[in-house]
Amino acid sequence: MFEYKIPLSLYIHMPWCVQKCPYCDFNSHKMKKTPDYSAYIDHLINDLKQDIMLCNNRTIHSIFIGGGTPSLFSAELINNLLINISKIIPINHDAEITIEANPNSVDVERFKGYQQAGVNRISIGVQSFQADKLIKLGRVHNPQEAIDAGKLAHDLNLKSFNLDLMHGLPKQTLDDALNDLKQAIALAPPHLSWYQLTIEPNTLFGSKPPILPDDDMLWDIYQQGHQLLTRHGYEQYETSAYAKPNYQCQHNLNYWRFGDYIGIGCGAHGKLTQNDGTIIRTVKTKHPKGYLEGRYLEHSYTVAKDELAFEFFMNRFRLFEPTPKSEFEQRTFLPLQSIDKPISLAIEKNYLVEDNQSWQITDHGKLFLNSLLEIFL
Ligand SMILES: C[S@@+](CC[C@H](N)C(=O)[O-])C[C@H]1O[C@@H](n2cnc3c(N)ncnc32)[C@H](O)[C@@H]1O
Ligand SMILES: C[S@@+](CC[C@H](N)C(=O)[O-])C[C@H]1O[C@@H](n2cnc3c(N)ncnc32)[C@H](O)[C@@H]1O
Ligand code: SF4
Repeated sequence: MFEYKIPLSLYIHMPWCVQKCPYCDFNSHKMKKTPDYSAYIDHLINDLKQDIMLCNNRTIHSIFIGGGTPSLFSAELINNLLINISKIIPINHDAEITIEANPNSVDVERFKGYQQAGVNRISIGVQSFQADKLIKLGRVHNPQEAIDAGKLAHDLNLKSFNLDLMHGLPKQTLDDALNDLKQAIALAPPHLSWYQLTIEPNTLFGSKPPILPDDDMLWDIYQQGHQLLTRHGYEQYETSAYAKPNYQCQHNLNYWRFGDYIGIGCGAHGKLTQNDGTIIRTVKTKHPKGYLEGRYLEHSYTVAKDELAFEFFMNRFRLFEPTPKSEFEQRTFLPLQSIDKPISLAIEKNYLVEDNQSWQITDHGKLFLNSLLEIFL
């Protein structure tokens, strides 16, 4: 039988939030009344059943329950969800299973319940530990709730936990940003996501942009924040992702290494390689209304062969680790010779260096990432 070497992950999207944050461009919807969470779980399972024929008897290597605010779902429902998934497709015994949680929707019992259901990694959306910043960001939690949620995640002794923090916030000084990081480090998360706030067009901040720190300040925050994290043993493995050694998020790594993933739930994306090497991408219905009427798949398409190298490197070069050449052949089904020319050009321009086994993006290549990627188009 054809043996897959490409790991398969599962992404599950939970589309509701208590309130829509003014900077957020994710597919999240403010709840008007309490949604029928249980019906949504049933739909997720039906959605998965429809995707399964694209998965060719494979097993699940990681699960990410993201949102929106997945922690609005009770532990019982998450337990039902994971049990029903495992009846459809086997979940590897050592699979990383993450759930995203907002600090205001967590309590000890709920966290323990998630853990009992099989969740072994919790990602908490802290954003900042300063009250004025949280208000400006439209968050529904306060600093103490963020600290309490971090402590709770720590004390559960999960496989790992993550805190999401943002920097470059309105009126943020260098000290504000570093104090946020110091507070996060004090909670000892094995993984820290540290995002620079971006103003997205289709958001409240997009139509009424707040005044952000100037470029010099943003650079100082990034430089000094990066040094602080590094001094405390966090390694940067992607622009916004830091982890203690061996605690990188397996789910994110699989995306960026051009692995496969099933995407179920509102607006979820999937990428599924077939036996003959074709890559099918799936996009699910974005709005809960249509999704809850049973229309899951919005569209799917096959990635054109001449776009595969570009897509591979676009994901791969987000990571700071070297790219094994064997992975290119294995994940695109293309021979190495097919990219001889663009690779030579990228090396000539000092965007890349190579040895027999791998390619490594240079600092110059990181600065000119778009120009580097264009070579593969
Ligand atoms: C899907 S959201 C997180 C989950 C959860 N709903 C929460 O907000 O706590 C993932 C993370 O992306 C980051 N994020 C969202 N919008 C952003 C933006 N415009 N700029 C930078 N980071 C952003 C936030 O740190 C957020 O926690
Ligand atoms: C940005 S990461 C969140 C990082 C987080 N702070 C952590 O380490 O836990 C969320 C993961 O969910 C995936 N994801 C988010 N939205 C998705 C969607 N609509 N369809 C498929 N995957 C999605 C991302 O690609 C990524 O692997
Ligand atoms: S809680 Fe998270 S997903 Fe929901 S609107 Fe805010 S940032 Fe977006």
